[in-house]
Amino acid sequence: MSFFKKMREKMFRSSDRLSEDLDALVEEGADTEPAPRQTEAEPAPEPALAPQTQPRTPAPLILDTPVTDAAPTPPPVAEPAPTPAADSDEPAPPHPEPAPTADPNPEQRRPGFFGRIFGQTEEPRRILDDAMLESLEEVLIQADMGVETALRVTANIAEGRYGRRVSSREIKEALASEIARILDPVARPMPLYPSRPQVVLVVGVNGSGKTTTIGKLASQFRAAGKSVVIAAGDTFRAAAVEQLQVWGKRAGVPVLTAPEGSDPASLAFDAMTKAQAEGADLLMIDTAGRLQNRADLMEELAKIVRVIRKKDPDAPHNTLLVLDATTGQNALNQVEIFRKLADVSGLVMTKLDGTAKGGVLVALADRFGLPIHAIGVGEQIDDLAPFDPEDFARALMGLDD
Ligand SMILES: Nc1nc2c(ncn2[C@@H]2O[C@H](COP(=O)(O)OP(=O)(O)OP(=O)(O)O)[C@@H](O)[C@H]2O)c(=O)[nH]1
Repeated sequence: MSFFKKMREKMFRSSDRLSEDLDALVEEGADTEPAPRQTEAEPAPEPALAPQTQPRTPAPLILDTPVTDAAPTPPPVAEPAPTPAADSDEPAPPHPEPAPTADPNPEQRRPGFFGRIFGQTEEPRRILDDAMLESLEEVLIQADMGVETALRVTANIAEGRYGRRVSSREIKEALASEIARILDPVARPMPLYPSRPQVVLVVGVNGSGKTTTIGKLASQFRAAGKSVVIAAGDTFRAAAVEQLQVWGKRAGVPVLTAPEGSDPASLAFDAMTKAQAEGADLLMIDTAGRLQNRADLMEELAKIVRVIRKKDPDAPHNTLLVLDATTGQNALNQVEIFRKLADVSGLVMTKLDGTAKGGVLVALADRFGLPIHAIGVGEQIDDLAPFDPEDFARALMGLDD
């Protein structure tokens, strides 16, 4: 199974809900009349799916300096189709699928997949009218895409399709490409700079996944040959420090700590001194996420920034905001708040595995346009993936191929 197939499965165990809602929406309003042949009215037949059916090479999470946009990915290598062993005991399938050949008459490509299975002549289709658009908006809002974004997305897919009879598959394809279009400009790997150390300040509310993300990133940087130092800047919570030490060990990266309750800025300064002395490539600084007292937190973050700037006026080079996807629309408020507390340069969205709230990422991209560097898809060290807009959009729509 390809890496992306696995990731899609992990990413949206429950995105089936959105997919099922879209199927139901079309089926509910489907006309029962046999379909008249739609030549001009119908949108182009199924878009070519070939690129998605191929295993795709993930975009790199880590870029080498100098920073470049979208590093080229090598062409995908198709997995060879399994061939039955000559001496296999398996009985031959009763109707072996003939090898695919060029369709001589695409106009008569009916019945479709569902038709073949259920003996129908056509998959359900529904006229894309105001009622359907309204239902579509509701489905997207339920998937946490936010009202504004849901309205814009539905308006855009209505263009050129309004009044036509559409299938669920066509709607999903149209939504996926519209969503990918919104996400494309924000899908950016974390930039690497020549500064040594490159200072990465990691902010976010408690429990959003900061510690886990730092551990996963440190492991990926190490695997890319970078030397990394971590500073456990949430000095007020012993458990947070211990957790970071566990992740440091897993990633094979030293974790600098300070006595409980001591000044995080002083730890950051010491960590900066050590990282500079050792010639480390990266210094990742964990921070507290107590939003209960915003003024304190703002002062704490500002002080960390002030002291590390004494060592390097350009630091921090990245300020990553870690967001928990399961909080849905709350993530939007968190971006608003943390943008006031710190100069957020990019986002990492965690816990996208097994949540039906992945749509919030589309709302985030649409509203803030902040780069999304990576997504967390599990609790293991390797469960941090580059953010691929097309894969994400298709997974969100339950399109697996
Ligand atoms: N399923 C899943 N769980 C995650 C992911 N990222 C983090 N978690 C879990 O979320 C919980 C909180 O993660 P932490 O990394 O401790 O969060 P934090 O922001 O550092 O929280 P504090 O230590 O309380 O400040 C842990 O149980 C993690 O295992 C993810 O991508 N998927």
